Parts: sequence; C-alpha cells; structure tokens
Amino acid sequence: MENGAPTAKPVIVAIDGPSGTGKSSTSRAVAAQLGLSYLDTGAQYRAITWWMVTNGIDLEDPTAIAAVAGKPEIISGTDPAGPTITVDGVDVAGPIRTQEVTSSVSAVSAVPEVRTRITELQRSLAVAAERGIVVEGRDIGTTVLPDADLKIFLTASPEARAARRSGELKGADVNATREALIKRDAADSSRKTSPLAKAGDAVEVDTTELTLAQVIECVVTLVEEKRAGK
Ligand SMILES: Nc1ncnc2c1ncn2[C@@H]1O[C@H](COP(=O)(O)OP(=O)(O)O)[C@@H](O)[C@H]1O
Ligand SMILES: Nc1ccn([C@H]2C[C@H](O)[C@@H](COP(=O)(O)OP(=O)(O)O)O2)c(=O)n1
Repeated sequence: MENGAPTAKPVIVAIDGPSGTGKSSTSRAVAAQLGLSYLDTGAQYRAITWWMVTNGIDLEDPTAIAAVAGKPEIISGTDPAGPTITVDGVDVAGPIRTQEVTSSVSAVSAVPEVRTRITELQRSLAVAAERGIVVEGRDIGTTVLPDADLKIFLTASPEARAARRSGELKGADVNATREALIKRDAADSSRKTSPLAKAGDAVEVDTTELTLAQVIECVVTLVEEKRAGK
C-alpha cells in the first residue's frame, strides 16, 4: 500500500457528484488508504443549516440567513479514520443527518454569503493538509479547488442512488427517497452561486454497476497515476 513519503508533494483530490453516488464512502476510504486527510463539505453545509434551524432563523429569507452566516464557528476534523464536526463546540455529527436538516440544506447552501464563508474554511483546511486531502462535495472541482491535482465526478442512476440511501435510512420508502433526492439535486444544480456541476477536466465515473470496492480501487489508481506523473 502506498502511504506517500512525508516529503512527497501534497496531493489534492476533488470528488463531486449528486447525492448517493458514493462520494463520502469513496473519499474516506481513498484518503485512509493513501494517508491523506478527508473533508466532507456536505457536512459543513449541514452544520451551518443545523445552526440556522436551532436558532430559529427564517429559512425562506435569504437576507436573514446571509446576515448571520458568519456567526457559527464550524470545525471539521479531517482524519479519515474518524472525521468530526462541531458547531460552537457542540458535536453535531448526529443532528446534521436529521430529515429536518436534509430538507433545509439546499436553501441555506444557496445563499452566497454562506458559500463564501464555507468555501474559505474548505480552502484553509486543504492548504493545511500536509500530505494532501480528498475533498468531496458539489463544487470542489469547479469553484473551491479549481487547481486540484485530480478531479472526479461520480454519477449513478436515480434508482441506484435511492436504493443506497433508503438502505441507510431504515424503513424509508424507496420511491419517496428517490423523489427527495431528485428534488435536492435539481435545487443544488440550478442555484446561481456555484451549482453542482462537473468540471471540464474531471474524470466521470458512473458507479451504478460498480461495487464500492471497485470505485475505491478506480480512484486510488487514478491518484497513483497522477502522483507518478502519468
Ligand atoms: N458503488 C456502490 N455500490 C453500492 N453501494 C454503495 C456504492 N457506493 C456507496 N454505496 C453506499 O451508498 C450509500 C451512500 O453513499 P455515500 O458515500 O454516503 O454517497 P454520497 O456521499 O455521494 O451521498 C452508503 O450506504 C454507501 O455505503
Ligand atoms: N460542496 C457542497 C457540498 C454540499 N452542498 C450542499 C448541497 C447538498 O444537498 C447538501 C448536503 O450535502 P451532502 O453531501 O451531505 O449530501 P448527501 O450525502 O448527498 O445527502 O449540502 C453544497 O452546496 N456544496
């Protein structure tokens, strides 16, 4: 297994794509295998959304969201063996996965002031990662880290994505999950500021018919080829 010599140039990997394509599981495993840091940017948008919900901010009012976007202190731990996320010192890893946060996150993350704030955090974490980092989200290759060494865009059919997600949410109806995913993708892809999009120089990987292990192997190989200068 290649762990990267301490003196090796840090490698920056951007992994984008819609919900349920395997971004988090793939990125975390690739980072662990290659000795890199790992950042789940969706968790950061969920964390700021959790703070807005908890503090009673009107989520239908982008001006109200923008006015307080700088208030919460969001800290992401980037060890792939145990990623963490806190807001004002509170561990929110569980609360950010509730249905309430999931259904509100697209509205909050569409507000430009929120994106500016979170993008700054992401860039500072990427610069600080000594060996390099795998950063996953929606706009990493296009906006956050346009000079990334490797950009991957994961896709999968809505059916496969819904089946994966409803497998996680025990008892969730697969059709309702599919509709909710499609709605969130549409909102994330159509917002004005930094929408979900494939960068022109990203490698697209359709994961519909691949196992998670196959996707991980594919991305590890692509990173190693980049490092070898191929
Ligand atoms: N290629 C795959 N085949 C089957 N299941 C997968 C695959 N990739 C990911 N999964 C599973 O699908 C679910 C969603 O994956 P996740 O990595 O959270 O996606 P994303 O971050 O893109 O929303 C997880 O339960 C994960 O284990
Ligand atoms: N780079 C990013 C990452 C996520 N977001 C927003 C849009 C997404 O619907 C939410 C939640 O992202 P997350 O990756 O946690 O979503 P799923 O794992 O697919 O459910 O955050 C974003 O706008 N930009």
